[in-house]
Amino acid sequence: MPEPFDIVTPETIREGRATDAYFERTVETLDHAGKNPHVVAEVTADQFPTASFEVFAGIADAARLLAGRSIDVDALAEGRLFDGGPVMSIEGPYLDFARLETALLGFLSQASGMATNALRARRVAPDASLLSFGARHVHPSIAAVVERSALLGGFDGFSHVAAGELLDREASGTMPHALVIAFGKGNQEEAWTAFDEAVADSVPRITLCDTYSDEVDEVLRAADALGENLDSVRIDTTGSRRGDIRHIIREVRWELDARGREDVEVFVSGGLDPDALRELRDVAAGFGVGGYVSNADPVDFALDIVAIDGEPAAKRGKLSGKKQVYRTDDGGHHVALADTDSEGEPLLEPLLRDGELVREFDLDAATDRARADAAAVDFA
Ligand SMILES: O=P(O)(O)OC[C@H]1O[C@H](OP(=O)(O)OP(=O)(O)O)[C@H](O)[C@@H]1O
Repeated sequence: MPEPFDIVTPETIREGRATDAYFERTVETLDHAGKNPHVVAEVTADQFPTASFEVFAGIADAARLLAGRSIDVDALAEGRLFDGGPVMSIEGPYLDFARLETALLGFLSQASGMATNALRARRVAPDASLLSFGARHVHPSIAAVVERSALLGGFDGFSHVAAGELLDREASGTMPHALVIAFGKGNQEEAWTAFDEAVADSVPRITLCDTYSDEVDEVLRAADALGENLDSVRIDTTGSRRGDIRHIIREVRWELDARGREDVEVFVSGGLDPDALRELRDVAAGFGVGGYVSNADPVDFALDIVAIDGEPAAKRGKLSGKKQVYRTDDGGHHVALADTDSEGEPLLEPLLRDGELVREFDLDAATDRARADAAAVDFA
């Protein structure tokens, strides 16, 4: 039997054992006291709208966690932008979901942070091809969360193979420096040509052109070696050699064009964030973005009880009572008690009814929603 990895299993999460110890003690104590109040609990990052928007993600996993319990759950649609007020509300006997809080917040917090940064990158480079390269920066058990969040934010694809299997999308990518080095220094042509011969016709021929020598030199050698087969070149110049990367990319573009190779696209990777994308978006066709998405700060969600046995109740600093969040036609948001009339489109929609899932998930629709919301509100 191989040694297990330090990974909490899906079964453990589903059973509610992926929890903080104090929830186990809470359950023990309430059981001991014969109490199981009917509560409303809400997930929020900010009590009031802040006009600083983030993308709601992780909801599909959250629904899988909460399903099958005697609870009703309302939540924002996946991909919706929010800036305050509840993103989810859970109603039912507290003991049915008390021990799920830790995993629930984890599902929502990290995915929402990553999807938010992915959308920021997409907004800065609306016409570029964007691939997610950040799986290497996170624990492998959450690679699919990274890639799904990147897609949700508007990325075109991602590099992680197993995530592709889970998400039913094919992983894409270029070639690593390791491949070029494996053919020996000075033999870049051999590496590029062997790649061209070896991989399926459907794989784009994108040669990595920065391993041993000047980028322009390697790009022109790749164009010679692969001829018409060459689709793109990837420039991943290491940080210590970057200098003026925009100038380098423009020079690569110029020299390709000067040889009639306008068809060869330039793809850039390595430490890219929105500032770098802004600087390069008019001179490169595509980008590989890793850490900016995968290492995004999680959204600071909390779960709080806001009503107990039909009466408003909350800890100080939190607003009591079951709420609804509304968006008005001008992109404004406001929060109001759920049982009052209010202007605008209500954003919290049914997710579970008595533990049954009453919503379908469609990642493309969620992406469209995020991009449309970002255009409608002041998202930066
Ligand atoms: O910097 P990030 O945005 O997080 O992007 C992730 C990585 O993707 C590229 O690596 P590459 O595929 O070139 O790796 P290699 O040097 O191992 O071949 C880039 O140089 C980063 O190390």
